[in-house]
Amino acid sequence: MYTVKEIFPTLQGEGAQVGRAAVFLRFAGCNLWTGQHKDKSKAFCRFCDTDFVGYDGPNGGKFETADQLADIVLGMWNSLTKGKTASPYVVCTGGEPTLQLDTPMIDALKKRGFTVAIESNGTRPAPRGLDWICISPKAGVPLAQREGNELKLVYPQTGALPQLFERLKFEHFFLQPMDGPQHRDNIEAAIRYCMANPPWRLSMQMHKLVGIR
Ligand SMILES: C[S@@+](CC[C@H](N)C(=O)[O-])C[C@H]1O[C@@H](n2cnc3c(N)ncnc32)[C@H](O)[C@@H]1O
Ligand SMILES: Nc1nc2[nH]cc(C(=O)O)c2c(=O)[nH]1
Ligand code: SF4
Ligand SMILES: [Mg+2]
Repeated sequence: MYTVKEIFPTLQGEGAQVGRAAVFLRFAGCNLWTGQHKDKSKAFCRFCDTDFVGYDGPNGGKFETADQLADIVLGMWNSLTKGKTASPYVVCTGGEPTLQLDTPMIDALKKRGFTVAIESNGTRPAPRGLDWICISPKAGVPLAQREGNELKLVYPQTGALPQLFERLKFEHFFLQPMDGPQHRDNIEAAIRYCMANPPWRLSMQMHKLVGIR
């Protein structure tokens, strides 16, 4: 059984795949925050920009089997691309997708032609079979998944300096300015850091800038 908050078509707004058409599969629940406002100031992760509670979003629900869920994702891709032969792309996110995403689910998506990406906080090992692994470490929380395609650090975070991560086995290193009351200051600090430390690149959340999901 998979509990899914929402499924929606959009463009990847972050990281090295920015601008790419994708179906977003947002799993419910996270291991670093309950998702309840009252708990946010005591959570392990306190800056989350996402509602991942329940299964009441667009196309959300409880899905008994991987095939059922993969069929919904494929249907959404086909209505997005009007059946044109474009390589289907799905981004599994949440909440924390590693709490639910397993190899049978990845296989069901790949059987339907999908390239399968994940957005994870890295506290749990990524399941086998993924095509693109994006890890976004959180300060003070041990990192279990220490390799992948991109490391995308929300910046700044006290206790999570970029230097802590830049030796890990990733192809790309991004700083993503923390959205919230200090957004402008955080953008400027991230720009300064990237200009002085070229392995790091700036990841703006493009979808927010252009007003898409
Ligand atoms: C909502 S999370 C879901 C995936 C996973 N739980 C994680 O944290 O990577 C998706 C991405 O948004 C980032 N993010 C969350 N809140 C943010 C904020 N206020 N500003 C910038 N990025 C944020 C996360 O770090 C992560 O890279
Ligand atoms: N367009 C768009 N791109 C994204 N990249 C990562 C996202 C996420 O919430 O995981 C996200 C999202 O919510 N929307
Ligand atoms: S780990 Fe990800 S989903 Fe969980 S609270 Fe933090 S940003 Fe949100
Ligand atoms: Mg998001």
